[in-house]
Amino acid sequence: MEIGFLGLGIMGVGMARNLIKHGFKVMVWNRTISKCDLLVEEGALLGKSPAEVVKKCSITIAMLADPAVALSVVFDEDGVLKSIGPGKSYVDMSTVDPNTSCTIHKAITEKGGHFLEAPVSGSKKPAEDGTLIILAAGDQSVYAEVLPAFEVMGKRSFYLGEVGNGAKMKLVVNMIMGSMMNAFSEGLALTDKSGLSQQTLLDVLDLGAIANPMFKLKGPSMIKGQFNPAFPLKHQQKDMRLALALGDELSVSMPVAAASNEAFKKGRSMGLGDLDFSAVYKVMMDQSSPS
Ligand SMILES: NC(=O)C1=CN([C@@H]2O[C@H](COP(=O)(O)OP(=O)(O)OC[C@H]3O[C@@H](n4cnc5c(N)ncnc54)[C@H](OP(=O)(O)O)[C@@H]3O)[C@@H](O)[C@H]2O)C=CC1
Ligand SMILES: O=CCCC(=O)O
Repeated sequence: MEIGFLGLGIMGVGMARNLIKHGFKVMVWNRTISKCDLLVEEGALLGKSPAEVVKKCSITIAMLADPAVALSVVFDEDGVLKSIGPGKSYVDMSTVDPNTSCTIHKAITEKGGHFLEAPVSGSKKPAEDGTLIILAAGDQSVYAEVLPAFEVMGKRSFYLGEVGNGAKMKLVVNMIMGSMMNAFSEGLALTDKSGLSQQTLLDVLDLGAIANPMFKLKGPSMIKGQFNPAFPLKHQQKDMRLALALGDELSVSMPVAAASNEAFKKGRSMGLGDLDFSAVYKVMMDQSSPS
């Protein structure tokens, strides 16, 4: 199967590499073209633009930063829309809001193409290991067509019905995750200011009812002050903002998420946007410094 892949950031590079490793013929494109070099050495073909990739491939996958970028890669000059048409499928795996997904879906289907949204849960390591959780929605024939690719990128795929449902599920998951990270960071800050051992807190948490993979994975590096980006804080804040907009639209009160969004916004204003989202801990530590 010939697959196009647009967007070789933290996630895209691992996902596209898995496709190549499992024998798919892959054509890649990235705005910063140099990021394609390694994958080209590993067997990928290089596309000069999204339009060229879609022209050459029956299925094109995208893994892009945010709604504005997802829209521009489709609608701009030499974008996806230029080459999409009957017999061609577009699968957007970026985390965007349901309205963005619906806008892309409408434009693609109006030209006779097929669309599936498929955001993912899981971060850099699951992208590299092929153990993502895929939240697909849209054209069910595209889901069936792309399933062999999902099987090498992920450990489980869900088909959630109409376009928008994948985006909504993804935003709910990341809203919960972002709020948990805020509570965890406040706990670590309070432990430190109380003169207690943060490592002991991690050990206590890991034995009890709120033990979870995220605290276990992120805790040790957070207490060492290491925030190498797996999931950039700027993207977590984007997801919090989009989840809050969904809550606004549906009149769901979400004060915990709103407070967490403020902390991530503060993190961005402190220049932490490109660090891992666990760097929100620095916001708590900063706010609790004696004046
Ligand atoms: N990192 C994670 O743990 C996870 C991320 N996600 C989601 O997946 C998506 C990608 O995340 P991630 O790989 O971490 O993000 P990165 O920031 O590492 O990569 C973003 C990608 O978008 C491209 N891009 C940015 N701006 C533009 C533009 N103006 N025009 C064209 N391309 C552009 C980048 O290209 P360039 O290289 O040129 O900058 C890059 O390919 C996001 O929606 C994120 O929320 C979902 C699950 C987990
Ligand atoms: O969108 C990013 C999710 C990161 C994760 O699930 O660990």
